[in-house]
Amino acid sequence: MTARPPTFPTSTVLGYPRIGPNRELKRALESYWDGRSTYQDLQGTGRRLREETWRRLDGLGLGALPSGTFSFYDQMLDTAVLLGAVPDRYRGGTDEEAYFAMARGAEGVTPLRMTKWFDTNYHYIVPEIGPDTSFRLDAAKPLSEVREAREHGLETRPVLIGPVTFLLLSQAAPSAPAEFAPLDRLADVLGVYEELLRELAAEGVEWVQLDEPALVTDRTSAELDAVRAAYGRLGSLPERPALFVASYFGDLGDALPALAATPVEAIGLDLVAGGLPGLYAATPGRPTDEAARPGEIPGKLLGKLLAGKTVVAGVVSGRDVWRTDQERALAALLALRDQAGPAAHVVVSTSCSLLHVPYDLDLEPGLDPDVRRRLAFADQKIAEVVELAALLAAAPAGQGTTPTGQGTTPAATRTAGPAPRPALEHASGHTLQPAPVRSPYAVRAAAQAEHLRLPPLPVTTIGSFPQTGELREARARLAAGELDEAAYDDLVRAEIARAVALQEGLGLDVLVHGEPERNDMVQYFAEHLDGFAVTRNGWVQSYGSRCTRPPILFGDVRRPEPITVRWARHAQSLTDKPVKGMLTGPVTIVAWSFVRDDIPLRDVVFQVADAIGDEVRDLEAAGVRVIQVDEPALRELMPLRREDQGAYLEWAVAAYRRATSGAGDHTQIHTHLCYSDADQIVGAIDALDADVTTIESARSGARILDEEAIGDFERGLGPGVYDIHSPRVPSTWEIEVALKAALRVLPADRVWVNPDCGLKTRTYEQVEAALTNLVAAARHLRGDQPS
Ligand SMILES: Nc1nc2c(c(=O)[nH]1)N[C@@H](CNc1ccc(C(=O)N[C@@H](CCC(=O)N[C@@H](CCC(=O)N[C@@H](CCC(=O)O)C(=O)O)C(=O)O)C(=O)O)cc1)CN2
Ligand code: MET
Ligand SMILES: [Zn+2]
Repeated sequence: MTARPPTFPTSTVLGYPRIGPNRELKRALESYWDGRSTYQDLQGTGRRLREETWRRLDGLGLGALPSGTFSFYDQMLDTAVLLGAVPDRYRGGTDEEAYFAMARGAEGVTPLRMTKWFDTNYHYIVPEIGPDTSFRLDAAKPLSEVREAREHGLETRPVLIGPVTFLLLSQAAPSAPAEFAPLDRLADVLGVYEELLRELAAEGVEWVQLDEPALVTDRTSAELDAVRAAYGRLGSLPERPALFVASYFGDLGDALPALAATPVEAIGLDLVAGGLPGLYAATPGRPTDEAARPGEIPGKLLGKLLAGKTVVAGVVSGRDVWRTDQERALAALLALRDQAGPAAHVVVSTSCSLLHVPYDLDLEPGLDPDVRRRLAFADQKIAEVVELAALLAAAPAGQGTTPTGQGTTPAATRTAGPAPRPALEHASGHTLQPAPVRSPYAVRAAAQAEHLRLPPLPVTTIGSFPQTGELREARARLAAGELDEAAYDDLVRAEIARAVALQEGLGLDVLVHGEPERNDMVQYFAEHLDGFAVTRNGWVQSYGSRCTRPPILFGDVRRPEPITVRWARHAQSLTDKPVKGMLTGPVTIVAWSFVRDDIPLRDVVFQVADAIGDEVRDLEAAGVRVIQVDEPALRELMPLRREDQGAYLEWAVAAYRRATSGAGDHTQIHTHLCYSDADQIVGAIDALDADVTTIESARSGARILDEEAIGDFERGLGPGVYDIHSPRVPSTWEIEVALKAALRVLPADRVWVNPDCGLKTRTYEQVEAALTNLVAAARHLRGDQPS
């Protein structure tokens, strides 16, 4: 920058949802993918959604509007395209064909890996970078969005993934030598960012936001050097917009001084999940009066670090649906403004993008008014940001007190409105009773072998079968009162019979009922447990066109009556083969809900564990021989900083065992994890003490099967051999290759044959073809004659 940086308006948000208030983008994408509409139609929907978003944010009075937060699939994938990092195997067709082939696979090519975005339920596409990836700027998307907004008379700030996070979250191309890391390509990537910044400057763009959330996780000193180098270099470009580097999901720790020493004009801090010591530490599980942790910056130094910078203060949570305690947020802003000193400029913002919350509470008229009073969705949060900015501007300097714990509002009363919460059962010590202990695995394995009589390499699935349009429509009609309970139940029973008959016919060994009664594996349980509220339209994007409506856990959790037993009974009555009881685990139910923040997360999870434990006992009593308790979010809820991870894994595992340890030796407990980098938590998976674990591995190169990762894992393991997130049907040969890899590290009586996740997003046609090949591969490897 040559001249003084432009002033950053006093309020902004880091990002906004893009799926559409009524999931318009979801429908447009799926119709385009199915060939029911054209790419031009899809682009039209995109344009309309972007226009609506900008007008809405502007109408709410927000100071600075972001652009580029829209995506047809994912922002990491968009960044790969921006940098020209499209692997050769996806090229050859049109740009959009390449884009969606990377996201979803296409004829003859598997998609890029997809994995969890930090500790959220959003999933990103993992770019592939090799030593000879040739980077080349393709600035069409950021430029056209800036121009588009101008057509509506609005100036925007392009939002991009920063170069360091982009490379840290990318994977090495398969052909890269073992010692190669994508970050090795930083210098080349920076060249492309420089070119982009020049183009944006030429376009008249004043500010650019570069997201660097990877800096809130543990970083080596070499990586911090990369941060200094990257922003030193971008900062010294003569012709460029002002740079705003955003961090979120935690605190920057050592990365803050590194970043602050570079010429970037603005730094974004997440004061909800991270915070500065004594300022604002209201993240669930973190006491408000907690002292600074190692690596955190004592308040006094802040002024030096931030002198002359704009500080974008994320005080309104982008991760939960609670209203912000205005008094407390304002106190944090005032303290920050005083500590940062007169030479800094404080901007009010959300803690992260609003991508992770639903659009608008006004679309949710049916919520219990007592719960509703305490809620804020994206648009309400924007109003809070705008209001806080006005309050901050009106407050004279020197008002900032550094809260030390005394005088801060306890989290329980943080959310506005009269919100007395139910008496806390955990306070009575109820949830702290020790869980029963199961017999050693070897004893159980023998009892189960006797009870179940399964062949080697047993074939099973993860639980859900295709969710047909007919079922969804019936559920919608049931909710609207157009269909009665009995007719709906008949439909579900018929669908269960269909799934069971299909599995019997194909020759699977352990069957499932197919989960047709569930709208979602978390929401369904929330609907049947006390203490949760659910929404009609509170959709949040999970990946691509897929969304969930995270339930709102606001009170104490209890299971008033059995939830799944009648469906399990029905399914088992149709076959002699064992049918798995199917439950969602306590960690996952909590991870994929918006949860109360007035008691420690651990206590919330334990309450849910006890409710699921009741269901396990009832299923067993109903004669169910195999019970699966899914924990796909076990890895996701793990704290981002290593120092916090051990304690988390300990209580997460304890919660799982509370839920499952009531089962007798002869009952086989299964668990399932997906998109979880399972290889990183093999110890915890082992400690879950499930008899069988099925995991995602089709799309992550089966890393868990490395001799080193698997270590002395003692129990049954089903490495997913069919990537269900792609419409592709795997061949028998491919499946055999994957199984042989498992058989190199595990004995045949402990290897299971299964897809890598539930089949609900697939069609019956795809599923039938894939399961046929799965059974054929298992039989071939068992040495059976093909039937
Ligand atoms: N909560 C959660 N998180 C998860 C997963 C998961 O399964 N659940 N899986 C992993 C991957 N993420 C996923 C997230 C969503 C979906 C998914 O399939 N979602 C469905 C919606 C599921 C649902 O809630 N369905 C409801 C509502 C269906 C619906 O759209 N109804 C129509 C009306 C009915 C009609 O006429 O079609 C409407 O509301 O407009 C139901 O079946 O009842 C979708 O986006 O399409 C899959 C994977 C990780 N995180
Ligand atoms: C995201 S894990 C999904 C597990 C669930 N039992 C299913 O098959 O859909
Ligand atoms: Zn799964």
